[in-house]
Amino acid sequence: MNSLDLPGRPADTRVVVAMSGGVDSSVVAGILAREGYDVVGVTLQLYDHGAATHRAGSCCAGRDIDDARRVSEKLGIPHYVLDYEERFRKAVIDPFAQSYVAGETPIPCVSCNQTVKFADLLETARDLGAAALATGHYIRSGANGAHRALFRPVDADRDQSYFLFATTQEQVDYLRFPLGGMSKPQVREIAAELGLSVADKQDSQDICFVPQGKYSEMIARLRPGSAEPGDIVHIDGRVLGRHEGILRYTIGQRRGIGVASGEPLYVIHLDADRARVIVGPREALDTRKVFLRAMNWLGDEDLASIGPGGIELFAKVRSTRPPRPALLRREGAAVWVELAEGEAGIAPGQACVLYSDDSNEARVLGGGFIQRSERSAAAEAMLERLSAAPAHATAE
Ligand SMILES: Nc1ncnc2c1ncn2[C@@H]1O[C@H](COP(=O)(O)OP(=O)(O)OP(=O)(O)O)[C@@H](O)[C@H]1O
Repeated sequence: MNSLDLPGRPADTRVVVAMSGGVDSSVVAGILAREGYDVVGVTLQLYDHGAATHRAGSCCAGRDIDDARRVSEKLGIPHYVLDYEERFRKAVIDPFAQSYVAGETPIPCVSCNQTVKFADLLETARDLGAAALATGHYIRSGANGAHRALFRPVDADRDQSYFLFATTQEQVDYLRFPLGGMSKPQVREIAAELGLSVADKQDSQDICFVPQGKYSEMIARLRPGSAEPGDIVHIDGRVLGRHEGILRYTIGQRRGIGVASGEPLYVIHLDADRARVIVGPREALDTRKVFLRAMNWLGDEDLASIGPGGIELFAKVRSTRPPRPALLRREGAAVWVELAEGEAGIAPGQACVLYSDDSNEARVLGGGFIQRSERSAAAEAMLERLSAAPAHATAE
Protein backbone atom coordinates (compact mmCIF):
# COMPACT_ATOMS: atom_id res chain seq x y z
CA MET A 1 0.00 0.00 0.00
CA ASN A 2 1.17 3.55 -0.69
CA SER A 3 0.30 6.86 0.97
CA LEU A 4 -3.15 6.95 -0.68
CA ASP A 5 -3.93 3.39 0.54
CA LEU A 6 -4.01 2.18 -3.05
CA PRO A 7 -2.61 -1.17 -4.11
CA GLY A 8 0.42 -1.08 -6.42
CA ARG A 9 3.40 1.23 -6.89
CA PRO A 10 2.71 4.98 -7.27
CA ALA A 11 4.36 4.99 -10.69
CA ASP A 12 1.80 2.44 -11.89
CA THR A 13 -1.12 4.22 -10.24
CA ARG A 14 -3.04 6.95 -12.03
CA VAL A 15 -4.75 9.54 -9.84
CA VAL A 16 -6.90 12.40 -11.12
CA VAL A 17 -6.56 15.63 -9.11
CA ALA A 18 -9.47 18.10 -9.20
CA MET A 19 -7.57 21.38 -9.67
CA SER A 20 -9.41 24.65 -9.01
CA GLY A 21 -6.34 26.81 -9.54
CA GLY A 22 -6.20 27.49 -5.78
CA VAL A 23 -3.31 26.69 -3.47
CA ASP A 24 -4.98 23.66 -1.85
CA SER A 25 -5.63 21.51 -4.90
CA SER A 26 -2.33 22.68 -6.46
CA VAL A 27 -0.50 21.31 -3.42
CA VAL A 28 -2.43 18.02 -3.68
CA ALA A 29 -1.21 17.66 -7.28
CA GLY A 30 2.31 18.66 -6.17
CA ILE A 31 2.50 16.16 -3.29
CA LEU A 32 1.20 13.27 -5.38
CA ALA A 33 3.49 14.10 -8.33
CA ARG A 34 6.44 14.27 -5.89
CA GLU A 35 5.50 10.83 -4.52
CA GLY A 36 5.70 9.49 -8.07
CA TYR A 37 2.00 8.97 -8.88
CA ASP A 38 0.80 9.18 -12.47
CA VAL A 39 -1.10 12.44 -11.83
CA VAL A 40 -3.63 13.92 -14.25
CA GLY A 41 -4.98 17.39 -13.42
CA VAL A 42 -8.56 18.28 -14.35
CA THR A 43 -10.11 21.74 -14.02
CA LEU A 44 -13.82 22.28 -14.49
CA GLN A 45 -14.97 25.48 -16.06
CA LEU A 46 -18.07 26.13 -14.00
CA TYR A 47 -19.14 29.55 -15.22
CA ASP A 48 -17.89 31.97 -17.77
CA HIS A 49 -15.58 34.89 -17.15
CA GLY A 50 -17.68 38.03 -17.62
CA ALA A 51 -21.01 36.25 -17.17
CA ALA A 52 -23.59 37.87 -14.94
CA THR A 53 -23.31 35.21 -12.27
CA HIS A 54 -19.81 35.69 -10.95
CA ARG A 55 -17.23 38.20 -9.94
CA ALA A 56 -14.09 38.68 -11.97
CA GLY A 57 -11.18 36.55 -10.83
CA SER A 58 -13.31 34.16 -8.76
CA CYS A 59 -13.03 30.37 -8.79
CA CYS A 60 -12.73 28.83 -12.20
CA ALA A 61 -13.08 31.84 -14.26
CA GLY A 62 -10.23 32.47 -16.71
CA ARG A 63 -7.57 33.42 -14.16
CA ASP A 64 -8.02 30.28 -12.08
CA ILE A 65 -7.85 28.06 -15.13
CA ASP A 66 -4.60 29.77 -16.11
CA ASP A 67 -3.25 29.20 -12.59
CA ALA A 68 -4.12 25.48 -12.72
CA ARG A 69 -2.49 25.22 -16.13
CA ARG A 70 0.68 26.97 -14.92
CA VAL A 71 0.94 24.69 -11.85
CA SER A 72 0.48 21.59 -14.03
CA GLU A 73 3.23 22.77 -16.38
CA LYS A 74 5.55 23.37 -13.41
CA LEU A 75 4.81 19.87 -12.07
CA GLY A 76 5.10 18.29 -15.51
CA ILE A 77 1.67 16.67 -15.37
CA PRO A 78 -1.02 16.56 -18.07
CA HIS A 79 -3.90 18.97 -17.47
CA TYR A 80 -7.37 19.09 -18.99
CA VAL A 81 -10.04 21.78 -18.79
CA LEU A 82 -13.61 20.50 -19.05
CA ASP A 83 -16.55 22.72 -19.84
CA TYR A 84 -19.13 21.99 -17.10
CA GLU A 85 -20.97 25.30 -17.34
CA GLU A 86 -24.26 23.84 -18.46
CA ARG A 87 -24.18 21.07 -15.84
CA PHE A 88 -23.18 23.52 -13.10
CA ARG A 89 -26.04 25.85 -14.00
CA LYS A 90 -28.60 23.01 -14.00
CA ALA A 91 -27.30 21.11 -10.96
CA VAL A 92 -26.16 23.97 -8.72
CA ILE A 93 -27.11 27.53 -9.70
CA ASP A 94 -30.75 26.90 -10.72
CA PRO A 95 -31.65 24.78 -7.64
CA PHE A 96 -29.87 27.37 -5.46
CA ALA A 97 -32.08 30.17 -6.82
CA GLN A 98 -35.21 28.00 -6.61
CA SER A 99 -34.52 27.08 -3.01
CA TYR A 100 -34.11 30.76 -2.01
CA VAL A 101 -37.37 31.65 -3.75
CA ALA A 102 -39.08 28.87 -1.73
CA GLY A 103 -37.97 30.57 1.50
CA GLU A 104 -35.05 28.22 2.21
CA THR A 105 -31.37 28.93 2.89
CA PRO A 106 -29.57 26.59 0.47
CA ILE A 107 -25.95 25.43 0.54
CA PRO A 108 -24.82 25.17 -3.09
CA CYS A 109 -21.38 23.78 -2.13
CA VAL A 110 -23.10 20.56 -1.04
CA SER A 111 -24.95 20.16 -4.34
CA CYS A 112 -21.75 21.01 -6.25
CA ASN A 113 -19.80 18.29 -4.41
CA GLN A 114 -22.72 15.88 -4.77
CA THR A 115 -23.31 16.34 -8.48
CA VAL A 116 -20.63 18.10 -10.47
CA LYS A 117 -17.50 17.05 -8.58
CA PHE A 118 -18.31 13.62 -7.11
CA ALA A 119 -20.68 12.34 -9.78
CA ASP A 120 -19.65 13.79 -13.17
CA LEU A 121 -15.96 14.43 -12.50
CA LEU A 122 -15.64 11.15 -10.64
CA GLU A 123 -17.03 9.36 -13.69
CA THR A 124 -14.49 11.16 -15.88
CA ALA A 125 -11.70 10.07 -13.53
CA ARG A 126 -12.82 6.45 -13.84
CA ASP A 127 -12.95 6.83 -17.64
CA LEU A 128 -9.36 8.07 -17.52
CA GLY A 129 -8.40 4.83 -15.77
CA ALA A 130 -7.62 6.52 -12.44
CA ALA A 131 -7.54 4.48 -9.23
CA ALA A 132 -8.74 7.53 -7.27
CA LEU A 133 -9.95 11.13 -7.52
CA ALA A 134 -8.09 13.47 -5.14
CA THR A 135 -9.30 16.93 -4.07
CA GLY A 136 -8.05 19.73 -1.84
CA HIS A 137 -10.95 19.49 0.62
CA TYR A 138 -10.06 19.63 4.30
CA ILE A 139 -11.48 16.33 5.55
CA ARG A 140 -9.77 13.06 6.44
CA SER A 141 -10.59 9.63 5.10
CA GLY A 142 -9.20 6.31 6.23
CA ALA A 143 -9.69 2.58 5.90
CA ASN A 144 -12.71 1.10 7.71
CA GLY A 145 -12.87 -2.63 7.07
CA ALA A 146 -13.47 -3.20 3.37
CA HIS A 147 -14.54 0.46 2.97
CA ARG A 148 -13.34 3.93 3.91
CA ALA A 149 -14.74 6.35 6.46
CA LEU A 150 -14.68 10.15 6.76
CA PHE A 151 -13.29 12.04 9.75
CA ARG A 152 -12.90 15.71 10.67
CA PRO A 153 -9.57 17.13 9.49
CA VAL A 154 -6.53 18.08 11.55
CA ASP A 155 -7.03 21.79 10.77
CA ALA A 156 -10.30 22.47 12.63
CA ASP A 157 -10.47 26.03 11.26
CA ARG A 158 -10.68 24.65 7.71
CA ASP A 159 -13.03 21.75 8.43
CA GLN A 160 -15.16 21.15 5.29
CA SER A 161 -16.92 18.03 6.59
CA TYR A 162 -20.22 19.93 6.89
CA PHE A 163 -20.24 20.43 3.11
CA LEU A 164 -19.35 16.81 2.37
CA PHE A 165 -22.03 14.97 4.35
CA ALA A 166 -23.82 13.87 1.17
CA THR A 167 -20.80 11.96 -0.16
CA THR A 168 -21.97 8.38 -0.69
CA GLN A 169 -20.05 5.35 0.56
CA GLU A 170 -19.13 4.44 -3.01
CA GLN A 171 -17.72 7.94 -3.59
CA VAL A 172 -15.89 7.91 -0.22
CA ASP A 173 -14.21 4.65 -1.26
CA TYR A 174 -12.89 6.22 -4.49
CA LEU A 175 -12.02 9.74 -3.24
CA ARG A 176 -8.81 10.79 -1.52
CA PHE A 177 -8.26 13.94 0.55
CA PRO A 178 -4.50 14.31 1.08
CA LEU A 179 -4.86 17.62 2.99
CA GLY A 180 -6.99 16.13 5.79
CA GLY A 181 -3.90 15.56 7.91
CA MET A 182 -2.35 19.01 7.33
CA SER A 183 -2.80 22.57 8.49
CA LYS A 184 -3.27 25.43 6.03
CA PRO A 185 0.12 27.01 6.97
CA GLN A 186 1.78 23.64 6.22
CA VAL A 187 0.02 23.55 2.85
CA ARG A 188 1.29 27.04 1.99
CA GLU A 189 4.82 25.99 3.04
CA ILE A 190 4.70 22.99 0.71
CA ALA A 191 3.43 25.22 -2.11
CA ALA A 192 6.45 27.50 -1.59
CA GLU A 193 8.84 24.52 -1.37
CA LEU A 194 7.50 23.21 -4.68
CA GLY A 195 7.87 26.69 -6.20
CA LEU A 196 4.20 26.92 -7.14
CA SER A 197 3.07 30.31 -8.43
CA VAL A 198 -0.11 30.06 -6.31
CA ALA A 199 1.74 29.71 -2.96
CA ASP A 200 0.49 33.14 -1.79
CA LYS A 201 -2.80 33.17 -3.67
CA GLN A 202 -5.75 34.39 -1.57
CA ASP A 203 -8.25 31.78 -0.40
CA SER A 204 -11.54 31.67 -2.24
CA GLN A 205 -14.38 33.00 -0.16
CA ASP A 206 -17.99 32.16 0.45
CA ILE A 207 -19.96 30.85 -2.53
CA CYS A 208 -17.81 30.95 -5.64
CA PHE A 209 -20.46 32.06 -8.16
CA VAL A 210 -22.20 34.72 -6.05
CA PRO A 211 -20.76 38.19 -6.47
CA GLN A 212 -19.53 39.29 -3.01
CA GLY A 213 -22.48 38.17 -0.87
CA LYS A 214 -25.02 39.80 -3.19
CA TYR A 215 -27.43 36.87 -3.09
CA SER A 216 -30.71 38.70 -3.42
CA GLU A 217 -29.63 40.78 -6.43
CA MET A 218 -28.35 37.68 -8.16
CA ILE A 219 -31.46 35.62 -7.48
CA ALA A 220 -33.75 38.44 -8.54
CA ARG A 221 -31.83 38.46 -11.84
CA LEU A 222 -32.00 34.66 -12.25
CA ARG A 223 -35.67 34.47 -11.24
CA PRO A 224 -37.33 37.69 -12.43
CA GLY A 225 -40.43 38.46 -10.36
CA SER A 226 -39.20 36.44 -7.39
CA ALA A 227 -38.45 39.49 -5.24
CA GLU A 228 -42.16 40.01 -4.59
CA PRO A 229 -42.79 42.55 -1.81
CA GLY A 230 -44.95 41.54 1.14
CA ASP A 231 -45.78 42.00 4.81
CA ILE A 232 -43.50 41.69 7.79
CA VAL A 233 -45.77 40.02 10.34
CA HIS A 234 -45.19 39.48 14.04
CA ILE A 235 -45.76 35.87 15.13
CA ASP A 236 -48.65 37.20 17.25
CA GLY A 237 -50.41 38.34 14.05
CA ARG A 238 -49.61 42.09 13.97
CA VAL A 239 -48.44 43.48 10.64
CA LEU A 240 -45.31 45.51 11.43
CA GLY A 241 -44.22 46.68 7.99
CA ARG A 242 -43.36 45.79 4.40
CA HIS A 243 -40.39 44.04 2.79
CA GLU A 244 -38.92 43.90 -0.70
CA GLY A 245 -38.81 40.09 -1.09
CA ILE A 246 -38.41 37.16 1.31
CA LEU A 247 -35.16 36.14 -0.35
CA ARG A 248 -33.51 39.08 1.40
CA TYR A 249 -34.08 37.34 4.77
CA THR A 250 -32.68 34.30 6.57
CA ILE A 251 -34.18 32.47 9.53
CA GLY A 252 -32.50 33.62 12.72
CA GLN A 253 -31.56 37.01 11.23
CA ARG A 254 -31.69 39.89 13.71
CA ARG A 255 -30.17 42.90 11.96
CA GLY A 256 -31.62 44.75 9.02
CA ILE A 257 -35.17 43.44 9.35
CA GLY A 258 -36.48 46.92 8.64
CA VAL A 259 -39.08 47.44 11.36
CA ALA A 260 -38.77 49.44 14.56
CA SER A 261 -39.82 47.61 17.69
CA GLY A 262 -39.40 47.86 21.44
CA GLU A 263 -38.31 44.20 21.66
CA PRO A 264 -35.41 42.56 19.78
CA LEU A 265 -36.95 40.84 16.77
CA TYR A 266 -35.67 37.84 14.81
CA VAL A 267 -36.80 36.29 11.54
CA ILE A 268 -38.78 33.22 12.66
CA HIS A 269 -40.26 31.89 9.44
CA LEU A 270 -40.37 32.70 5.72
CA ASP A 271 -43.81 32.10 4.25
CA ALA A 272 -43.07 31.81 0.52
CA ASP A 273 -46.73 31.17 -0.46
CA ARG A 274 -47.91 34.49 0.94
CA ALA A 275 -44.63 36.37 0.60
CA ARG A 276 -44.60 37.05 4.35
CA VAL A 277 -41.64 37.43 6.68
CA ILE A 278 -42.67 36.25 10.15
CA VAL A 279 -40.71 37.84 12.99
CA GLY A 280 -40.78 37.41 16.75
CA PRO A 281 -38.77 37.03 19.97
CA ARG A 282 -35.69 34.81 20.18
CA GLU A 283 -37.55 32.10 22.18
CA ALA A 284 -39.71 31.45 19.10
CA LEU A 285 -36.57 30.25 17.25
CA ASP A 286 -35.70 27.56 19.76
CA THR A 287 -35.83 24.18 18.05
CA ARG A 288 -35.33 20.66 19.38
CA LYS A 289 -36.62 18.50 16.54
CA VAL A 290 -35.29 18.66 12.97
CA PHE A 291 -36.77 16.59 10.13
CA LEU A 292 -34.33 15.56 7.40
CA ARG A 293 -34.69 14.79 3.72
CA ALA A 294 -32.23 13.23 1.25
CA MET A 295 -30.55 11.44 4.13
CA ASN A 296 -27.07 10.04 3.47
CA TRP A 297 -25.94 7.56 6.10
CA LEU A 298 -22.28 6.61 6.48
CA GLY A 299 -22.41 4.83 9.84
CA ASP A 300 -21.58 1.14 10.25
CA GLU A 301 -25.06 0.11 11.39
CA ASP A 302 -27.80 -0.23 8.81
CA LEU A 303 -29.99 2.92 8.71
CA ALA A 304 -33.04 0.67 8.41
CA SER A 305 -32.18 -0.84 11.79
CA ILE A 306 -32.43 2.56 13.51
CA GLY A 307 -35.94 2.57 14.87
CA PRO A 308 -38.03 5.12 16.79
CA GLY A 309 -35.76 4.46 19.81
CA GLY A 310 -32.96 6.07 17.84
CA ILE A 311 -29.19 6.20 18.30
CA GLU A 312 -27.11 8.74 20.17
CA LEU A 313 -24.70 10.86 18.16
CA PHE A 314 -23.75 14.51 17.61
CA ALA A 315 -25.42 16.87 15.14
CA LYS A 316 -24.30 20.14 13.58
CA VAL A 317 -27.14 22.26 12.23
CA ARG A 318 -25.14 25.17 10.77
CA SER A 319 -21.67 25.29 9.26
CA THR A 320 -20.42 27.65 11.97
CA ARG A 321 -21.70 25.66 14.97
CA PRO A 322 -20.01 22.80 16.83
CA PRO A 323 -21.58 19.32 16.79
CA ARG A 324 -23.94 18.95 19.79
CA PRO A 325 -25.50 15.85 21.44
CA ALA A 326 -28.56 14.51 19.63
CA LEU A 327 -30.64 11.45 18.96
CA LEU A 328 -31.20 10.24 15.39
CA ARG A 329 -34.60 8.59 15.05
CA ARG A 330 -36.54 6.99 12.24
CA GLU A 331 -40.10 5.84 11.73
CA GLY A 332 -41.18 4.66 8.28
CA ALA A 333 -39.90 7.18 5.76
CA ALA A 334 -39.48 9.94 8.37
CA VAL A 335 -35.98 10.58 9.72
CA TRP A 336 -35.42 13.21 12.35
CA VAL A 337 -32.91 14.44 14.88
CA GLU A 338 -33.76 15.41 18.43
CA LEU A 339 -31.33 17.91 19.85
CA ALA A 340 -30.46 17.53 23.53
CA GLU A 341 -30.47 21.32 23.91
CA GLY A 342 -32.61 23.70 21.90
CA GLU A 343 -30.84 25.56 19.08
CA ALA A 344 -31.91 28.77 17.38
CA GLY A 345 -31.77 29.80 13.74
CA ILE A 346 -32.30 26.41 12.12
CA ALA A 347 -33.17 27.06 8.47
CA PRO A 348 -34.74 24.69 5.93
CA GLY A 349 -32.31 23.99 3.08
CA GLN A 350 -29.29 23.97 5.39
CA ALA A 351 -27.66 20.68 6.36
CA CYS A 352 -27.84 18.71 9.57
CA VAL A 353 -24.56 16.81 9.66
CA LEU A 354 -24.03 13.87 12.01
CA TYR A 355 -20.83 13.00 13.87
CA SER A 356 -19.70 10.23 16.21
CA ASP A 357 -18.66 12.76 18.90
CA ASP A 358 -17.67 16.39 19.34
CA SER A 359 -13.88 15.90 19.18
CA ASN A 360 -11.65 17.16 16.37
CA GLU A 361 -11.16 13.56 15.22
CA ALA A 362 -14.87 12.73 15.07
CA ARG A 363 -16.13 10.40 12.37
CA VAL A 364 -18.63 11.87 9.90
CA LEU A 365 -21.78 9.72 9.93
CA GLY A 366 -23.61 11.49 7.08
CA GLY A 367 -26.63 13.72 7.46
CA GLY A 368 -29.49 15.25 5.55
CA PHE A 369 -30.96 18.52 4.37
CA ILE A 370 -33.19 20.25 6.90
CA GLN A 371 -36.77 19.92 5.64
CA ARG A 372 -38.52 21.51 8.58
CA SER A 373 -38.00 21.94 12.28
CA GLU A 374 -40.31 21.89 15.22
CA ARG A 375 -40.19 24.73 17.74
CA SER A 376 -41.79 25.06 21.17
CA ALA A 377 -45.48 24.10 21.33
CA ALA A 378 -46.39 27.78 21.89
CA ALA A 379 -44.44 28.98 18.82
CA GLU A 380 -45.83 26.15 16.65
CA ALA A 381 -49.39 27.02 17.70
CA MET A 382 -48.85 30.70 16.83
CA LEU A 383 -47.38 29.84 13.43
CA GLU A 384 -50.28 27.52 12.74
CA ARG A 385 -52.79 30.24 13.64
CA LEU A 386 -51.01 32.60 11.26
CA SER A 387 -51.04 30.15 8.36
CA ALA A 388 -54.71 29.27 8.95
CA ALA A 389 -55.81 32.92 8.94
CA PRO A 390 -57.11 34.24 5.62
CA ALA A 391 -54.37 36.09 3.73
CA HIS A 392 -56.06 39.50 4.15
CA ALA A 393 -56.48 39.07 7.93
CA THR A 394 -52.85 39.92 8.62
CA ALA A 395 -52.87 42.88 6.26
CA GLU A 396 -55.58 44.79 8.11
N1 LIG B 1 -13.50 24.28 -10.84
C1 LIG B 1 -12.93 23.24 -10.28
N2 LIG B 1 -12.33 22.29 -11.02
C2 LIG B 1 -11.76 21.20 -10.46
N3 LIG B 1 -11.75 21.00 -9.14
C3 LIG B 1 -12.32 21.91 -8.34
C4 LIG B 1 -12.94 23.08 -8.86
N4 LIG B 1 -13.40 23.82 -7.83
C5 LIG B 1 -13.09 23.13 -6.72
N5 LIG B 1 -12.44 21.98 -7.00
C6 LIG B 1 -11.96 20.94 -6.06
O1 LIG B 1 -12.73 20.99 -4.87
C7 LIG B 1 -11.89 21.31 -3.76
C8 LIG B 1 -12.62 22.17 -2.75
O2 LIG B 1 -13.13 23.31 -3.40
P1 LIG B 1 -13.23 24.71 -2.65
O3 LIG B 1 -13.97 25.61 -3.55
O4 LIG B 1 -13.69 24.47 -1.29
O5 LIG B 1 -11.72 25.14 -2.73
P2 LIG B 1 -10.64 25.61 -1.72
O6 LIG B 1 -10.77 24.95 -0.38
O7 LIG B 1 -10.55 27.07 -1.81
O8 LIG B 1 -9.39 24.91 -2.43
P3 LIG B 1 -8.43 25.48 -3.55
O9 LIG B 1 -7.38 26.25 -2.78
O10 LIG B 1 -7.88 24.24 -4.19
O11 LIG B 1 -9.27 26.33 -4.47
C9 LIG B 1 -10.66 21.97 -4.38
O12 LIG B 1 -9.53 21.86 -3.55
C10 LIG B 1 -10.53 21.20 -5.67
O13 LIG B 1 -9.90 19.94 -5.45
